[in-house]
Amino acid sequence: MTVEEYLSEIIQKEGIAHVTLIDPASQKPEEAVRLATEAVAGGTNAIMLGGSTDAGGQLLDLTAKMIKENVSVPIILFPGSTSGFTTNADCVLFMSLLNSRDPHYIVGNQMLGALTLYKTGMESIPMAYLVCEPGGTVGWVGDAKLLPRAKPELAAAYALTGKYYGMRYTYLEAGSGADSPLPPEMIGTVKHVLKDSVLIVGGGIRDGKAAAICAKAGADIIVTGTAIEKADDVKALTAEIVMGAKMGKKA
Ligand SMILES: CC(C)=CCC/C(C)=C/CC/C(C)=C/CC/C(C)=C/COP(=O)(O)OP(=O)(O)O
Ligand SMILES: O=P(O)(O)OC[C@@H](O)CO
Ligand SMILES: [Mg+2]
Repeated sequence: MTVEEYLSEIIQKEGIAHVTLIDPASQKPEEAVRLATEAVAGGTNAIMLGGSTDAGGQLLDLTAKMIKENVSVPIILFPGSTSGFTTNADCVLFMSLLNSRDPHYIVGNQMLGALTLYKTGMESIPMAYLVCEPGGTVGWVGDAKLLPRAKPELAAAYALTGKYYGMRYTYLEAGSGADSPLPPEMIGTVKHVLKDSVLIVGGGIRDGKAAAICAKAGADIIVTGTAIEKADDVKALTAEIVMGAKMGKKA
């Protein structure tokens, strides 16, 4: 089964999937393994690996390898450039930051990595990456023309652009560590036009309540990074967020 099929099955059965984002640059591989193991025990469905800036050296390779040896859920790469590639993963989000002002983030980095990806034969999922206010580090690094929170129709227009290009996933991003998650109106407007295409929502989701609001508004996959990296009890917080997301879908 591909990772895409695996996630689709969870979305179909449970209403929503949860993915934990770990930045390989932020901690030692052993600590990343601890976070991943506890998040999986709390019910997360996959581990996403990436960051806006390079991990440097062998950190990404080693972190991915060690997580793979210790957890059973898929490892999905979330690359900020071609240096976000490693063969020790199951799948890569082949993403284009559609609302960037810099062609490197729309198509340039992708071109540089395409032949490498081809040679590995790794699964890839074409994804529209839409960075909204406030955008955080990725908004700055990716030179995004930040999508205004108060103008959901602009985000919907970009999401449709991605869908018409053939992208099967859309990632609505508020930026890592955002003060608050994206507004439900924005998530709802985007999901309305995407229909069956998969909508990922991330940035600033810190508890079960926030996850429930995003889920109810239309998210198919919820991503949490910062809150889990900082949690005293990673398993308990993950379980709360996963439960909140599922309850939000049922509400
Ligand atoms: C090579 C391919 C397929 C794509 C790379 C080119 C693109 C489109 C990059 C998008 C822009 C970018 C810099 C994305 C980084 C995404 C990311 C992993 C963000 C979140 O990482 P965190 O560690 O949560 O937060 P920081 O931004 O603080 O690192
Ligand atoms: O770190 P947080 O705020 O959970 O954001 C996760 C993800 O959307 C960042 O790319
Ligand atoms: Mg980071």
